[in-house]
Parts: sequence; C-alpha cells; structure tokens
Amino acid sequence: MAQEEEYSSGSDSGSDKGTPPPPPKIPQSIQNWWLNENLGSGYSGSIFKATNLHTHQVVALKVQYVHHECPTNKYERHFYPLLQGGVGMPRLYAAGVYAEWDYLAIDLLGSSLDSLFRKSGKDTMDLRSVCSIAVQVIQRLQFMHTRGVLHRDIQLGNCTIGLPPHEKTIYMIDFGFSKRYIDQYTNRHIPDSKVKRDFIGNYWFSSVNVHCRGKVPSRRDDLEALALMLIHLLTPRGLSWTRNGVPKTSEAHDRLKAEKRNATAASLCRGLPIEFEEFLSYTRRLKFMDCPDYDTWVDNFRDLAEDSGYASVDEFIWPPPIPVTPVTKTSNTPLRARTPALPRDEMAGILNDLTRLNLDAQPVLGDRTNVQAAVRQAQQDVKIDSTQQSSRQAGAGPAVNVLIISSGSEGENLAPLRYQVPKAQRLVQLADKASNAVDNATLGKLVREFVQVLQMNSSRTLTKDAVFFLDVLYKQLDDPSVFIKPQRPSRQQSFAEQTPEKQPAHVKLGVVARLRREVSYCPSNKALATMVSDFTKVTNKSTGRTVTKDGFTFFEGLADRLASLQ
Ligand SMILES: Nc1ncnc2c1ncn2[C@@H]1O[C@H](COP(=O)(O)OP(=O)(O)OP(=O)(O)O)[C@@H](O)[C@H]1O
Repeated sequence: MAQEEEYSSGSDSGSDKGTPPPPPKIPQSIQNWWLNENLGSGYSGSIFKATNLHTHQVVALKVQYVHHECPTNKYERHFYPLLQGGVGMPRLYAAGVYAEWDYLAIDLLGSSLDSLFRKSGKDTMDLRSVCSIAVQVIQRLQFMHTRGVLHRDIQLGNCTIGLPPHEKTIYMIDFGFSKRYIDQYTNRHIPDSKVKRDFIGNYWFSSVNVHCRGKVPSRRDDLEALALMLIHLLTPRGLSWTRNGVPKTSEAHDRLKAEKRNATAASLCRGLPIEFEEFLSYTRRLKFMDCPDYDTWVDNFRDLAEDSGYASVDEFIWPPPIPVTPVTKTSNTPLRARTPALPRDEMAGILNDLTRLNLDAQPVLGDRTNVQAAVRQAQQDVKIDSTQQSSRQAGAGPAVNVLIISSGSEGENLAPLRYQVPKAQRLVQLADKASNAVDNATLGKLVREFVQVLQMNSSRTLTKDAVFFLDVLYKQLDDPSVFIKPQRPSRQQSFAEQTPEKQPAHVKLGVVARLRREVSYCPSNKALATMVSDFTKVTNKSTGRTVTKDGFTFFEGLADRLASLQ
C-alpha cells in the first residue's frame, strides 16, 4: 500500500513509548533468498524481487523489520494459506523470520493499478478498464469472502496485474489488514457491536460505516470501498476528499470524514453510468451480515461494458484497446467535467416540451387493436434501415447510432461481422430479424446464430439484449398472428424481468436440464414458446445469468426442432 494512502489508528503504535529506533539496513540475502531490485515500499516494509539461491526461483519477497510498530507480515502470512488456489490470489512459497526480518515469498506480479493509472497521465480511466476492474475485483472479493476473509484495504495500490502470460488478470495483494469474518471455531459470522472501533483501512476508499462511524467491518464494506474506488477512477481529479492529500492533523481528518459521510451516491456519480450509483447505493443498503449478490454485479458491469461497445471485459487490457465501434451512449461516457449533466431548469424545460408532444396516434407495444398498423410500421422500419445500410455502404456517411438490418441470408456473414459489430448490437439485429421472420426454418437459423453470438467472447451472460431476442422469439412462437414488433430493450422492459426475485443456481440447472431433454419432442410452436419463456425466466432469476452448457444444448435442440416443426 502506498504510505500516503494508508492510515491505521488501530495498531498499537509506539508513539507513547517514544519513537522506536530506526530499523537496521536490510541485508543482501534473507534465508535462501537473494534480494534484487526494490519493487515498492509500504508503511511497514519493502518488497524486493528475489531469487532462491538453490532453485533460482524468482519471487517477490516482502520484508519487514520484526520490531516494526505495525507488524503486518506477522498477520498476513496466516491469510495466504486460506486464499491459495483462487484466481488472482498470489501464491505463497515461503514465510518466516530470519534474524530481525520477517519475510513472505510470494508470486512476482506486475504493476499496481495505481501505478498504471498515474503513468497514463489521464484525468480519468476509460470505462472499459473500469468495468473490467469492477468485474475482476468483485470476483476476487467473492472468492476471499467464501474463504471467510475480508480484505479491508481495497485501493488501487493493492490491485496489481500479473506478469505475462497473466497480465490480463488482476491480483489482490496486501492482506496485512485482512480479517476473518467467519469465526474459525464456531463457523459463524462475527457479531456486530455498538462499541466504536479504532479505524483500520485507508483514507480514500474505506466505507463510511467503518471510516466515519467506527463500525465493525463486514463483506459490505469491502464492496463499498470498491465502489468508491471505481467512482474515483471515473471522476476527473478523483473523489473530492482525496484531492488535498493525506490529512496531517486530526481536524483535517475530521473534515475529510465529514465530507465522505455527506457525499451521497447520487452526488458522487452525477454524469456517470447509472450502474455506479446503483452499485454504491446497493453496498450501502446491505446489512451487516448480508451476503452481497456478487454475480449480479459482475453481470451488470459486463452488460454496461457490452452496451457501451466493449468486448471481453473479463480481461483487463492495458493500455486500453480502442473500441471496435464508436461508443454511442454519451450518458455512459465518463467525461463529467467536460460534459456536465444538464442544469435542473434546462431539464425541466425539456420535460415540459416532451409532455406537449402528441404521441396519441403511435402504435403501442402490446396494443392488439393496432396490429395491422404496427406490422406495417415494422416493415417500413426495416425498409428504411436497409436503405440506410446500402447508402452507408456506398460511402454516404458514418454508421453511428443506426441499427443495421443485414440484408444477406441468415448467418452467412457471421465471421467477418464478429470482429466488427459488438455483441449487444448483433443481438438487437437478430431480434429484429426474428421479428420479421415468417417461418420456422428462419427462426431456427436465427436461434443458431444467437448461440454463436452468445459465444463470441468469454462472457456467457444472458445480457439484456439476449433477453430481448428471446422475448421476440417467444412472441413469434406463441402467437405470430398478434405479434407486434417490440421496442428496443431497455433496463425496465422485458417479459422475463417482471418477477425479479432470485432463485438459487440449482433451480436453474434443474429447469435447463429438463428443457434440454424435452425440446427435441416438443409438439408445437406454442409449447416451444413456453420453453423459451421458462429458460429466460429461470436464467434471469438465478444467481448468475450465465448460459450453461445445457443452456446452449437446449438452443441447439430448439433450432433443430424448429427446422422439423414446419
Ligand atoms: N507480489 C508483488 N509483485 C510485484 N510487486 C509487488 C508485489 N507485492 C507488492 N508489490 C509492490 O509493492 C508495493 C507495496 O506492496 P504492499 O502494499 O504489499 O506492501 P506493504 O508494506 O504492505 O504496504 P503498506 O505497509 O503500505 O500496506 C505495491 O504497491 C506494489 O507496487
């Protein structure tokens, strides 16, 4: 941890015993390790690249003077065994005390996020990288928490990338402040307490409850710290209370705490994608013993990245790649200082204008009295989109913000498109094609294409756009005679999202396995529609919206069945 970002009034410091003598010079070798260059120094020790004198293995050696006032190595070494085997958890090779030096030999890793961000010289970090950090760090915390451990010091300096070939993986380091929240003897969650505790953590990102109210930390606080860290990265000049540096006096520290305590999620996230405000509010709503819904938040940040035109966000890629297509959602562009949110009175004016618009004659989704008109309108839309596509192909202007309906036969140009059009956009295109399909054979081909698009990158999440496609498919199969072309997906609208209560993963697995078995002898389109609906609901409601292997087999079976059910 960077010393300037660290504060611990919880340690039994030697201040009232007089200043401790300065530590002696660190020797050239410790136990079997030859110390090479210094990789970084924290408040309580230094990290060296080190080589084993016998095996020549190269590690990071974390060295600390045994009499240091904050002897974190002594605690940290007990957490590594609990965390071994997890993705993004450094391996521990050796630990011990040699002469006056407490050492830990761990995986040698790459740069910290703090150092990468500083070196970039940018005001804010790009949205893709921030989503990637969100996805990976939530997963790391989920792993640590399942092992009964809280990190308690989430900050950029404690997240590093690996060395090649693991440079796209974010590692958690520095478990010096970590703590078990599951009592190892009773196997129960530690109790809350009304007694105000000394603060252990860091000034910038420790949660309001822990930092400002002296509460006992639990899982929610690790996530709140992460939320603050993400918002910091997207905010020009960072969170306001980080701008004056480390408080030097207790009055300055009190001011910092007051500022942190008074900052609402809405005020911190103005101009940022809504997911960040929702995430911070969610972490602050959690109760002391609540288990956070890690999977849903991983999905939400994946969706946000995909919706913004970024693929494979599970991988942290640095420097950030240029998006495959221009990012079209300005509301998702983290340029708060340069594109401020609308002033209140201007917004009121726009809303008033909107209310004066006469929308009465428009066909309404699901209004079956307007079927004929809506279908005509839908066909008209397709013609317009196709015309726009051909004029664009003839060099008539940029493709930004226009939905393209492929005029080629279904699936034939998948490979080239795969690298040009983001997944979200492809799914919406497929939904549009499905809405215009007039026979089962076409729908079957579209289902096959849907499977390929879902498998385009490492994420197998049933995104909002994938649900949109299934929604269209459901409506076509259920009763095409009353089918009306649906609107584009929004965060609020989907047939599968109206009942949001969660179900455990095993329920999903059971239902999907049944669907996979039964689809090949399903008697009618209507019955297939019910299956599509069952699949979507159970997947959307389970903890983790990942499409499983059984799920993909179900869709392949569905495509086959559509081909034979004419
Ligand atoms: N395994 C590693 N491989 C490469 N560099 C590392 C490794 N671990 C730590 N570092 C570097 O050393 C810096 C300090 O590491 P760390 O935070 O673990 O030390 P610390 O002494 O516990 O810090 P503090 O006392 O401030 O908490 C990190 O920010 C990172 O740059």
